[in-house]
Amino acid sequence: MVDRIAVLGAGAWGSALAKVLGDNQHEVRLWARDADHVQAMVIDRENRRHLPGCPLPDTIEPTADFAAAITGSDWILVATPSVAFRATIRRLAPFRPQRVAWATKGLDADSGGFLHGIVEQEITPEPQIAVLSGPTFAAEVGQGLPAAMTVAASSDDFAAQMVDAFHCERFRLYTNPDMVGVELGGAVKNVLAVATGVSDGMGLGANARAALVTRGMAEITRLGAALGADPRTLIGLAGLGDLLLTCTDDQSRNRRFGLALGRGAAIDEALEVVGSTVEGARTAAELYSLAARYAIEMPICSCVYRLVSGAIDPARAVTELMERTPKAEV
Ligand SMILES: NC(=O)C1=CN([C@@H]2O[C@H](COP(=O)(O)OP(=O)(O)OC[C@H]3O[C@@H](n4cnc5c(N)ncnc54)[C@H](OP(=O)(O)O)[C@@H]3O)[C@@H](O)[C@H]2O)C=CC1
Ligand SMILES: O=C(CO)COP(=O)(O)O
Repeated sequence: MVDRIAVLGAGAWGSALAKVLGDNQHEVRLWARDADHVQAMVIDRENRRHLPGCPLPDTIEPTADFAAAITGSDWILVATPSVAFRATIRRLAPFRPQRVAWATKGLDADSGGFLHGIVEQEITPEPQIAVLSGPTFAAEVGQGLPAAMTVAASSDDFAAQMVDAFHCERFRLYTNPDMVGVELGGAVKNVLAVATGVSDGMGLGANARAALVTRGMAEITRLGAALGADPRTLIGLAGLGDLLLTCTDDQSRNRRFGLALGRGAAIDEALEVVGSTVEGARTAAELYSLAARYAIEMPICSCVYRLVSGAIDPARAVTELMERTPKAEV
């Protein structure tokens, strides 16, 4: 069956996902806020600003007209950065969409809560919802390299629709009922990728990197337990899978941001070096308040928060982490 899908946000990720859907012969409207950017995509049949080198199939119609993108769509896929998520959902609400999915990774910039909470608060009647997450760099997906993701949806029917829409020989979706676990993994791994980037930027070595990834996983697990996430989700694609990808490969913008900080760049300079969305820089603060609310110890994530808010420098972060009182591993 051919679905009509509105993809909201024509960054690297919205464009790569639109391309998978369009290559699967679905009718995709790819909305971007900037009319000049849309015009360029229409002429180039490519998103040269955010996903160069990945031709857009004819099934994708770039548009700057929000209402035209939404009207008549079977489902919506939001792929903006988290900072724009609430505003996008608010804009969507008057259209009373019945099925809303998102591929955004992060937390609510206002409350530090989960993105599904924003959809539940802002759209009435409550639509069926789904989150798509996992270890997937947009450039590789755009080039058609194999990848696998997890989808957590509020109904089996919507989950099945998303699996059907994306499934092809190079893109595999697993379903998972655990929306909290899927969202948590995608948000926290960005903060931990900043930490490993800092460590590698300072030249602290492979041992330190492995320790950060492993103890970072312990932090995700602790918070996940307090929030009711399934531990199996946290060692799945949307948890450990994405943590490994983002902490170890320089395609990650969060890791590159950390690398620049570790090499001595100021925060603004490091953001400029990356020149694209760095979710972890913002999520660090939201995660700090979420962990505090549940009284969960997350020393690595807390250090990243204090680093990106300018309270400490990388050398101080290392000292603080290493000089903590010895404790049992589990
Ligand atoms: N890139 C990746 O590999 C992956 C990204 N993700 C997640 O996807 C989300 C989007 O990231 P990505 O596409 O990479 O980001 P990009 O930096 O590539 O693009 C950001 C996009 O969001 C748009 N945008 C920025 N602010 C607003 C706003 N206030 N309202 C509407 N649109 C806005 C930008 O528009 P403009 O061009 O006009 O500035 C641009 O189209 C993030 O949460 C990220 O973590 C998830 C998996 C993989
Ligand atoms: O989420 C991603 C890969 O799964 C992309 O990571 P970055 O945002 O760090 O580039």
